Amino acid sequence: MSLHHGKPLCVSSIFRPGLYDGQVAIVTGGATGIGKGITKELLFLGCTVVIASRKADRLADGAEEIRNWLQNTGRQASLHVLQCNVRKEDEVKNLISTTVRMFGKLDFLVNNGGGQFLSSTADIRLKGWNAVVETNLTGTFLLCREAYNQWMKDHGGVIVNMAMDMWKGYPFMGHSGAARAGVVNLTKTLGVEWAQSNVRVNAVAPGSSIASPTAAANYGNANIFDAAAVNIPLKRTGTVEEVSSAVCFLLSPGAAFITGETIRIDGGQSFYITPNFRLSEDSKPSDVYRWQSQFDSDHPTGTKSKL
Ligand SMILES: CCCCCCCCCCC/C=C/C(=O)SCCNC(=O)CCNC(=O)[C@H](O)C(C)(C)COP(=O)(O)OP(=O)(O)OC[C@H]1O[C@@H](n2cnc3c(N)ncnc32)[C@H](O)[C@@H]1OP(=O)(O)O
Ligand SMILES: NC(=O)C1=CN([C@@H]2O[C@H](COP(=O)(O)OP(=O)(O)OC[C@H]3O[C@@H](n4cnc5c(N)ncnc54)[C@H](OP(=O)(O)O)[C@@H]3O)[C@@H](O)[C@H]2O)C=CC1
Repeated sequence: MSLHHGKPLCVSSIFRPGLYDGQVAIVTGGATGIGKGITKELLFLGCTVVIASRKADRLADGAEEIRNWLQNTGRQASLHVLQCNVRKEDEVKNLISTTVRMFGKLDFLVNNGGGQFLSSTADIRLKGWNAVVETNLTGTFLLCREAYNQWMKDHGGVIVNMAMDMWKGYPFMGHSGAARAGVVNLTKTLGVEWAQSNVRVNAVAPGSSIASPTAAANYGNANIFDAAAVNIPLKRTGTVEEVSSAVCFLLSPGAAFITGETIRIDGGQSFYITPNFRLSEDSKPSDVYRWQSQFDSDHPTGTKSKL
């Protein structure tokens, strides 16, 4: 359930029932947050979905919750779980080959799994930089490459990648901003290179505003996303369903002539202000590097970096 103009809005999908009957999708990070929303909507529309991420307990808990939810909508779930760290090439190869072996094909790949930690760029250690770039950029590349080489090259398919609101740079998330800018560029390249195989490749770029318990836990503050609302022209945070509906559109025949594109899902924020940070009121030209969070609590606990 979501809130729309303060009112509860019950939406299972705006797309027609059965739209994805007989189709097979992989959703990385599909057991939590945005990925869970995408998985639910695809299942609701008849798709077989494989969710994949690093943590077996998260996958099992997420799958149970999703199955219960779907049962309440009166639909049958074809939901499957495979462990995969997208940073590991052998695990990515195995995810694609196992899916194709089990279901005989792979129509859709949603590269949702990813993340980062907050840190001033000067304080990021090489291991941390590599972890974030490998998770978000290299992992996306590996999954796209394997999906294409193992199946989509000869049969077509649709890929949706995950970017973020890094259009004006991303203070305190320099590693992820750089990696996601790479994802946007890779999306354009693959959209062109793979068009000959009828493989469309697009991306979505949510604003820094899609709340879920798992996403918030990463920053040690349950309310961190609420702070974003003041600088969003639509004056509210977004929902996982609002990301999912864009992903489902890009996967659908309604987007058959769209490839290489990245859709912003951010209530207009990226056209307005750099995400989450603004210069302090008293900053002088000489201290432009001193940033102040617009959010009045202390920096989140659970981060090892100094902000
Ligand atoms: C001041 C107020 C600020 C307000 C700002 C608001 C911000 C809102 C954000 C909104 C936009 C974005 C939203 C999202 O993306 S939500 C999704 C959130 N979910 C995740 O990020 C989950 C996935 N993330 C991770 O798993 C990790 O972040 C990571 C990608 C780094 C992978 O972690 P893993 O544990 O697997 O990595 P390794 O053990 O291999 O090594 C990690 C090295 O990385 C460095 N590191 C990791 N965490 C931190 C940290 N918290 N602070 C500093 N450095 C960190 C470190 O070097 C690790 O190695 P060592 O431990 O050996 O030093
Ligand atoms: N929430 C927001 O406002 C925004 C989110 N995003 C991006 O959207 C995506 C989903 O985030 P969200 O749902 O909000 O947050 P979550 O923290 O709930 O989701 C992150 C998911 O990624 C999975 N994951 C992380 N690292 C790996 C890995 N190495 N291999 C496989 N799976 C991995 C996690 O599962 P596990 O731990 O089991 O591996 C988890 O399911 C992420 O890429 C995020 O960065 C982008 C912009 C804004």
